[in-house]
Amino acid sequence: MTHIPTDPEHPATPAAATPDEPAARDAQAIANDVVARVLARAGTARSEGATVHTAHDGDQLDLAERSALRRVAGLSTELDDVTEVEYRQLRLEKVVLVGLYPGGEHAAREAEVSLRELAALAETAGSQVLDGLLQKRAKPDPGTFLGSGKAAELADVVAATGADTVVVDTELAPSQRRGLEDIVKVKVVDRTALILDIFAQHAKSREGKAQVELAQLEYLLPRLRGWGESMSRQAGGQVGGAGAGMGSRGPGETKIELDRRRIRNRMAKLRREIAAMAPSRETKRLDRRRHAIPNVAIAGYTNAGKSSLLNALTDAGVLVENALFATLDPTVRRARTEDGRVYTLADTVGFVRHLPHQLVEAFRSTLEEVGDAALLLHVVDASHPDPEGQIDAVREVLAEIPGVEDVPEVVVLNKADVADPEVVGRVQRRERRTVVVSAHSGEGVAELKALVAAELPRPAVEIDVVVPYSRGDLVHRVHENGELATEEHLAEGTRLQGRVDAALAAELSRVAV
Ligand SMILES: Nc1nc2c(ncn2[C@@H]2O[C@H](COP(=O)(O)OP(=O)(O)OP(=O)(O)O)[C@@H](O)[C@H]2O)c(=O)[nH]1
Ligand SMILES: [Mg+2]
Repeated sequence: MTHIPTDPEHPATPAAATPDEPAARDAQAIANDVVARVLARAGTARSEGATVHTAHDGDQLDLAERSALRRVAGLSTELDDVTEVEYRQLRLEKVVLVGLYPGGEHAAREAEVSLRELAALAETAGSQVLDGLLQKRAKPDPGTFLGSGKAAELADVVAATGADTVVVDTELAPSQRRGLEDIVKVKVVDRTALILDIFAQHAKSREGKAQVELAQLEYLLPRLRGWGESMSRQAGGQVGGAGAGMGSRGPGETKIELDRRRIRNRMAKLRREIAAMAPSRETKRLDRRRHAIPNVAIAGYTNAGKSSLLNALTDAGVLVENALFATLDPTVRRARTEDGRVYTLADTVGFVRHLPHQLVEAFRSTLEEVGDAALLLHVVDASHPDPEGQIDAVREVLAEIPGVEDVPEVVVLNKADVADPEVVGRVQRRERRTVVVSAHSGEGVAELKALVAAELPRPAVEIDVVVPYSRGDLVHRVHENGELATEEHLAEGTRLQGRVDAALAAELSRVAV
């Protein structure tokens, strides 16, 4: 096994806390804890250090709110639905990470990058990462994920460090999770559960919350079933048999059935709610389209600097945080090109390798907005060790969204202030269209603005009209939505030269003097 110290300032400290506490936890009690081990919080900083705010980041009103939210999060258990309560009760304090790699230097490096990302995810969820272990193994063990010898080694590390949770860098089968828990004697969670938990912590809008809960329940459902099956086996195969009679259904079984039904009902309700919320977004979108306001979508890997860039482009004051998935609710801001054309810029949820498919499904309606953007700014953290891997992971998700293939894409290489120029060059050679920027220093932002302006569709109709002074409203609309070349005040009205969309052109020609 390779030990990866995940935090240079606090290397793993063996025998730090109460080594006998985890061992004392009854394995069966852990296994009985049916509802998924989806975690919670209590924190250390991301690996590259604290969040840095610059003048470009604006007011950051959300930031205080986010911190305030964290502090009281542990109290939010006043929910009717049992599954919700259990999601929130799970606490992750001290974690050990494990991953596998099939061998080969390249795979080892990839696994290490992935494990470091898992550490950042765990810290974003509020836990303290004590240690990270990578095992070279061709295939995960079907019963315990790690091989038995290595699993025993992991159990020693867990006991020595006083960890209360193991996070596995993959999606585990329910039986693997139980198998590993039996050996390490502490809670085991997988990458998917961890990401779902961060989304649950960060969702703010009603729609975002509903989407995340739907994804959590979808994740939970088959895991309940897995447990239910083993309960059935324990009952000696009598369960469900016609002649089995009363009393043959164990209490566990009944509870599972009940939980499952409740979860299904809840999921149906959430789906209806999400569907009912979509129209308001749809209305806004149609509204923009009617006014011919083109939208520029900002997408990219989590922590790439999408929100920072939105702020740099518009002074929007959107939440920027050195945390993964800081932004979950899409933010739309109005912006203007140098020549005065209005457009909107939409910040989106970040992507990550192995983004749980439940989340892609649940967020589909939100992601679909990228599909009818006039331009896609694909933001990349050029200072990351593997920007190409991140680009590919983002494209994998984007490919599932209808219409995206027709949206022109520009790869925005951000964090140029701290990036290795060689890596920047490498990505520039790989990608068709790139622009190098730093949301922090402001480098390249002007160039990016010019590129957006050039790329946006220009209004269709050229005009040269004199609008009577009584129709100031139309002049205003040309200012707002058109591209105005010259404006001149004549005796009979305002002379406007420039371009507007067809609808406005028709109205103007009706009143022109
Ligand atoms: N050095 C440097 N850091 C940057 C730059 N742009 C953003 N950052 C930092 O990167 C971190 C993430 O920035 P965000 O703008 O929150 O990233 P995001 O892509 O919106 O992230 P999510 O919403 O979590 O997906 C923050 O700590 C920023 O301060 C940059 O140009 N240079
Ligand atoms: Mg963001």
